[in-house]
Amino acid sequence: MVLESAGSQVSLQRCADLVILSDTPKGRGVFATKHIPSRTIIDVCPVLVVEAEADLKLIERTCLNHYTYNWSIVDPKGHRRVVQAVVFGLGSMFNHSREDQNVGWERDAERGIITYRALRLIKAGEELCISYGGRLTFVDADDNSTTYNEGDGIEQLNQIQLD
Ligand SMILES: C[S@@+](CC[C@H](N)C(=O)[O-])C[C@H]1O[C@@H](n2cnc3c(N)ncnc32)[C@H](O)[C@@H]1O
Repeated sequence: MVLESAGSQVSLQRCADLVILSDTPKGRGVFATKHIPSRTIIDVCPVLVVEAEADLKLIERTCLNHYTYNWSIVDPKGHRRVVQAVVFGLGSMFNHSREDQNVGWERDAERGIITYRALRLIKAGEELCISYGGRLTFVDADDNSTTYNEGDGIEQLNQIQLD
């Protein structure tokens, strides 16, 4: 098939050397089956930006609340707002590591995608983790001293900080 509007295409790419393991201390997680060199693209994930207040309140009351990302937008009046984004693909499967995250992301708001890359060499058997930011709403399995933080309104809406 010949695609005519190549300018609006998003090339997809996912590292093949990955599995999802269940029953880890963090629930399901993404693990490397082979060494993954630094800077390797791990996944290119499309996002669904959720802006409507009614939808945001609904998300807050569902299990989706544990998966959405903060997403900063500028509304038609020029005001910056933080709304939520549902990230499809592995972007919703990465667990949090405060001190040893090995995956970073780059957000392309215009094209509605996030590209995840290896921040360093990831060894076979290692879990791929991102950082959710400083304030978590769950007990961090890596840190026995962390206590549950109910957060303020913003944090309760999401768990993953993009900015
Ligand atoms: C975006 S999901 C990640 C995938 C999730 N583990 C699953 O099984 O679907 C975020 C949830 O994973 C869990 N999680 C992520 N990082 C964690 C960590 N460092 N310690 C404990 N649980 C974690 C928390 O339950 C959190 O709400």
